[in-house]
Order: sequence, then C-alpha cells, then structure tokens
Amino acid sequence: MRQCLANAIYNVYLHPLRHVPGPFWARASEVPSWYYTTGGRRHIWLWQLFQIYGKRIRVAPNLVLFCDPDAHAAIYGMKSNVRRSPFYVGLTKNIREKTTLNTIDPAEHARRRKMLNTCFTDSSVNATSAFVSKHIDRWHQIMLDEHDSATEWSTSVNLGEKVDHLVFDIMGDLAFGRSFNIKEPGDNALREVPKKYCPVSQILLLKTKMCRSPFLSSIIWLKPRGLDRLVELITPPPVQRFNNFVFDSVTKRLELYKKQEGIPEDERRRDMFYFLCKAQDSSTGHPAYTEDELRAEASLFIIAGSDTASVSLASVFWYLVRASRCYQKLVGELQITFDTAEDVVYGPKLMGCTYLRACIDEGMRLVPPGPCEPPREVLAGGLKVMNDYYPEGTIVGTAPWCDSRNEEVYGDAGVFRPERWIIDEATGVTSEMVAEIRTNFHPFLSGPGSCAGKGIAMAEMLLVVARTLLRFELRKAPGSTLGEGSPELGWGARDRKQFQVVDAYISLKEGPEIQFRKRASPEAKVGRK
Ligand code: HEM
Repeated sequence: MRQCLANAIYNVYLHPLRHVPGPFWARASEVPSWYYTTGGRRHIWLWQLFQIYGKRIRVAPNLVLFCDPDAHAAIYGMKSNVRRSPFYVGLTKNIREKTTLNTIDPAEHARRRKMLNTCFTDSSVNATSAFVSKHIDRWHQIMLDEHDSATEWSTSVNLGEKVDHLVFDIMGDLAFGRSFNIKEPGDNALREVPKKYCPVSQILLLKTKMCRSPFLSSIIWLKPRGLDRLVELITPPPVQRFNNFVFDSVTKRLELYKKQEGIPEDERRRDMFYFLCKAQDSSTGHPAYTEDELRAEASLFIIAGSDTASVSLASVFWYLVRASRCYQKLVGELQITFDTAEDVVYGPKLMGCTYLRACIDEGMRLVPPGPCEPPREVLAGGLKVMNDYYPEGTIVGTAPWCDSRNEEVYGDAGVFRPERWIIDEATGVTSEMVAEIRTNFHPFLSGPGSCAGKGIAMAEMLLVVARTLLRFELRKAPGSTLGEGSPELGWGARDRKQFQVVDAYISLKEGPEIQFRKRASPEAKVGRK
C-alpha cells in the first residue's frame, strides 16, 4: 500500500511526463485506463479526455496519446524511433506461436514482414477474390432460402451477425483452405459460441483486459511459467473447439500442400496458405516458415482479418440503411457500372466505383476497426511528437476513434457523408480538402506495422457491398435501435446516429438489423454503361 502511494506521488509530481495534461488518477496510476478497458468503453473515455485536455493526454503514468495528423505520422511513420509495446507480447497465445504482429523487435519484425509481403501481392489478391465471390454468392443464396424475400421484405435480420459468419468462412478458406461453414444452415459446433461475440472476439476481449492491466509485466513473466497453460485450461469449450479446428485445419492443409507439390501451379489450391508455404527467406533461399510458424501466421490471418473486415462492413451497411440519399446514389453507381451481381469481379471496373469506395472509407472512418491506440514504445534517443520530446520507454499512440471525430479536420465529423472523399466542383470538395482528410485517415495504419492484408481486405469489402446491393434491396428494420447511441450511454455516445462499438483492441459491434428483398430483374433498369 505504501509502495503504491509512493509510486502515485512519483508519477504525478516527479515523473518525466508530469507536464503532460490528463486526469489526476490517470496520471497517478494505470487503474482508470484499465477500468475503462474492462467496460469496453475506453475509446469514449479517451474522446472525452481530448475534449477536456486538448490534443495530447496522459492516459496512464507512462502512456501519452495524441489527436493530430502530424502526431500520427511522427509515431507510426517508417522512420519513427519506436517499436511495438509489450502489449503485443501479452496478446500471444503462447511462447511458441510467434507471429509478425507479436514481434516487437524492429529488425526481427522487418525480416518477418518482408517474407509476409511476398504472400500479399497483386496475384494473391486476384487469386483470393475468386474464393471471396464464391462465398458471397452462397451467403446470398442462404439468405434467400432462409427468408421468403423474393418479392416481400424479409423479417428482421441481424446483418452484423450474418456478416461475421460470411467473413469467418472466407478467412478460414483463405487462410488454411477450410471454411468454418458457420454461414451454412443446420448445426455447427463452431457457431455454438456465446451469441454476442464470436470466439476470436471473446479471446481478444479477455486478452485486451489483461494487456492493459497494471500487471502486464507480471503477466508476460508468468506466461511461459504456467499462465498460458492455465488460460488454456479455463478457455471455454466453444473457444477450445475453435482452436482445435484451426490446428486440425492447418495440419490437413499442410498435407495437401505437400501432396500438390508435383502438379502444375494453376491446378493447385492457391489460397493464402499456399502463398505462405511458397514464401522463401531471400537470404537463405529456404522456405520462410517452419511448421509452427505457418500455424501461427495462418491463425493470425483469422484474428487480423475477420473481426476487422466484419466490423467495417457492418458499419458501412449500418450507415447506408440510415442514409437513403447515399444508399440510392451508391445503388445507382453500381447499376450503371454492372449488369448483374455476377459481373462484379475484382478489377478496374470495381475499383473505378468512386462512390462505393467513398462509402467504405466513410464507414471505416466512423467505426475504425480498432478504436483505441496501437501502442508504440519510444526507443533509446527519444521521440519528438508535436514539438515535444518523449524519452525512451514512453508508450505513445493515437486513437483512431478520436482521430475520426477530429472536428478540426472533418468539420461535420459525426455525419456519414461519403462525398467528403471525392473531389468535385459541384460539392465544393477540392483536392486539398481530400488530401487533408486522407492524412488523418489510417484504418490500416501506416508505416512498418501497417496491415499486410490491406489489398485483400479492400477487395473483399468492395465485392461484398457491391454484390449485396445489386442482388438485394436493404432497409433498416422498422423500430430497430441495435447499435445506436443513446442518452443513457453518456457524453460521447448519446448520438443515436452513431454506431456504437465495444473496444476489445478490435472494435466489436452488434447490428445492423435490416430487412431485405430480392432486387427486380436487372433488365428492368435503364441508363447502364
Ligand atoms: C477491413 C479489414 C482490415 C483492417 C481494417 C485491418 C487493419 C489492420 C491494422 C490497423 C493493423 C495494425 C495493428 C497493430 O499494429 O496493432 C493490421 C495488421 C495486420 N493485418 Fe490487417 N486489417 C484488415 C484485414 C486484414 C486481412 C484480411 C488480413 C489477412 C488476410 C490482415 C492481415 C494483417 C496482418 C498480417 C497484420 C500484421 C502486420 C505486421 O505486424 O506487420 N488484415 N491490420
């Protein structure tokens, strides 16, 4: 107790960061930041703090966060003198399963990332788009079979949940060649997870609470000394089933890869796992990954690529069904560009749909896939951010939820307005205006730790939104408030027009609830290109 008090006094009055503004208790201890993490509302708390204290806040004794485009560049840029913080070590499943995301040493991370990049080329994005489209079409078929919606509006559907199922199945198929089949009707042990959040989210929620706790260094010390084993033992059965499924799938996929080694390239299964197996260490010319590493990286794809894409898509749909002008404009663009949903393939025509891209960007801006900061630790020599110097060991970052609501940059920051991303004389949006907001927009992060799967993720989102809107009409389920803000949620979350998320390092969401019906036959439309 005496030690805690002494630490608190030191943190407030003697610590090198004592001049950085923030609430008294947050400057004294890590408990407030942890407290808000446990409730999943830390991003709202951070937003409140930025309104009170300005562009930089001390959120915990050793943690400084910023809300400014220049700060983002200074912290996450290619040459920034930082590394990933120990938070990422806490996230690891166990000491054997080291992934690119969890590698905090910059040189080792750069080496791993170089190998990983060989799996994310244009050719892999093109190859994987075919898998994605196949899943989307099946998903639509199931929705039609489950709901009598050929002519009438369907009953209310939780599209957020449906999108979870779709994205999971896609990622399983891409990562290790075996779909989870969660979207398929009938029993599925992997779907028997607590309805609210899927297994990966459950794990992340628990781990985020651990990693933002004041006991992180003890947790990291204890991990190889029994804690990992203990967590494995108390892991709920649905999550264990999920882990076992992943393990088993990777083993089977590896067997298939070896079996197909002798046959021509274009006859082999060319999913992400294929590209991982093919990757070579350029310095040795040997395969880049050992079996354990293949297992870990393939599992990382599931973690990194499922909830992120799912929450982004849910956000786009959530806002679109509430903004009929934007919805109509987007459908118009798609109908002019494509004859049918089947015509939507990944390529220049799809990429040329500027309004579609703007809607996706706007959805990702309002609901960033990670609402709080990706934490970075300042290395020896310190770091200058917004004209101030931060010493070695300081943890720094920017919180995307707050960056997205920076009114100095966006003006009407809370409004879903895709036009802000498109240069157009008619709307008065200039190239300078678009450049300014782009400098502040990093849903995939930037710099050495940015998203490796950005190309695949964008292709997936473009395909899902375009094919869905060409096949179905959507509308908000009458009376549904799922995902909305409300006065009881307090300052920063009162706006009913704001899609709410839970912070679990990744954003977790509920909704939107929608109704859908099959679109009239495309021949009935006019004005197509
Ligand atoms: C909308 C979808 C996605 C978003 C918004 C997104 C965003 C991000 C962000 C912000 C990071 C950095 C995390 C941090 O440093 O804490 C990241 C890392 C990563 N993402 Fe994504 N991601 C998405 C989809 C995907 C997909 C589909 C894949 C794989 C197929 C993927 C693979 C990765 C990997 C491997 C990393 C680690 C990169 C590294 O450590 O160098 N992501 N992603």
